[in-house]
Amino acid sequence: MTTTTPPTAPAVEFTSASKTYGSVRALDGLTVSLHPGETVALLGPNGAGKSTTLDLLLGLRNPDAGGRVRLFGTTPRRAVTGGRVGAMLQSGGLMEGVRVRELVELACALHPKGYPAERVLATAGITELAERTVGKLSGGQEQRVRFALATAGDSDLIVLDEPTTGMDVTARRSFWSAMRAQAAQGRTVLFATHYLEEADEVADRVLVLHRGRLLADGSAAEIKAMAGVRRIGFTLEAVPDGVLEAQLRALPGVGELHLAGSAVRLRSTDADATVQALYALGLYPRRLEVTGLGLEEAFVALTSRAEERAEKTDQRPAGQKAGIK
Ligand SMILES: Nc1ncnc2c1ncn2[C@@H]1O[C@H](COP(=O)(O)OP(=O)(O)OP(=O)(O)O)[C@@H](O)[C@H]1O
Repeated sequence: MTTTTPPTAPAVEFTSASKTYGSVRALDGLTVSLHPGETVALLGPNGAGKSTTLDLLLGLRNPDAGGRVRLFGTTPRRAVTGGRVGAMLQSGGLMEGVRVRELVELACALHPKGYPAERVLATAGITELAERTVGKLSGGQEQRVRFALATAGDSDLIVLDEPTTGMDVTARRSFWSAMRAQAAQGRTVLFATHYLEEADEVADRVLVLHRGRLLADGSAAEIKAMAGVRRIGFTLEAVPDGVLEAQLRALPGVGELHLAGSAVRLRSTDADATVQALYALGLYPRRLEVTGLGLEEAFVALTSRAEERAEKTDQRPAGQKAGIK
């Protein structure tokens, strides 16, 4: 069998892709490649351009002139009609009057490399919903059916827009374990989410969009480090009031500071310097802990900093390929 796709083609490739709606620049020169087998989380505040990115990727919209989107070395339209992509979007209603089994059977029949419906129902963990009418499902059950439709065939790329919205904790867990199984088979998984703990747990790579631009690109650990802020906690033996707080606030790198009796919690952009200066002042901290930010805090730190910069200059933050942009 011959193929026109080079074996090394990225699963997804955006090159200077922009999308403008009237005066709104929803996506602004996105250049990024995703590789086969990667599980990638797409994060960003409301309106950052996540859904627009997925729309372009699926060929539902075209990028503005000058930009390009390719999937497996071909156009999104061709990749989608060739069955290489399975998608689970927020928008678009499901056929309400049919049974879940009928809907899944239809998706399997339409997929160029469709699986047997029973297998798809089992993989998505919805065998027990098979005879239910689609219109009578709860929000979380409907999401699981959408997931089944996205995995109805042997696709190489699975695209999910906020897949776990409305799911309870158990459904979420089983959803992500099914998703991990998909990734373990070498598929590329791209999901947009507002649940940062899911991105932290599941994704090999995290992309942060802000005002249509790629603000950060790296592993969750790298994104946390990019925020450049660490938490420091300790207790002090004798706490003279007033003076102490002023001294702590004056330590190098210190941002937020909380004092509760002898317990001190603060954030620092230079934890080493903060701790050294603390000792130099003769304030000997006990139970000293220095920890990184969680992904959610790092995300908030990065995006609010970018927002401040953008507001100050009335421009969007400058972009680069990797790291903070
Ligand atoms: N069809 C459209 N017409 C006009 N403006 C649009 C259209 N679609 C999106 N936008 C605008 O483009 C920007 C990016 O929207 P998009 O939906 O891609 O963001 P998002 O990151 O998915 O947001 P959310 O997290 O709220 O879903 C927003 O300012 C939005 O209002």
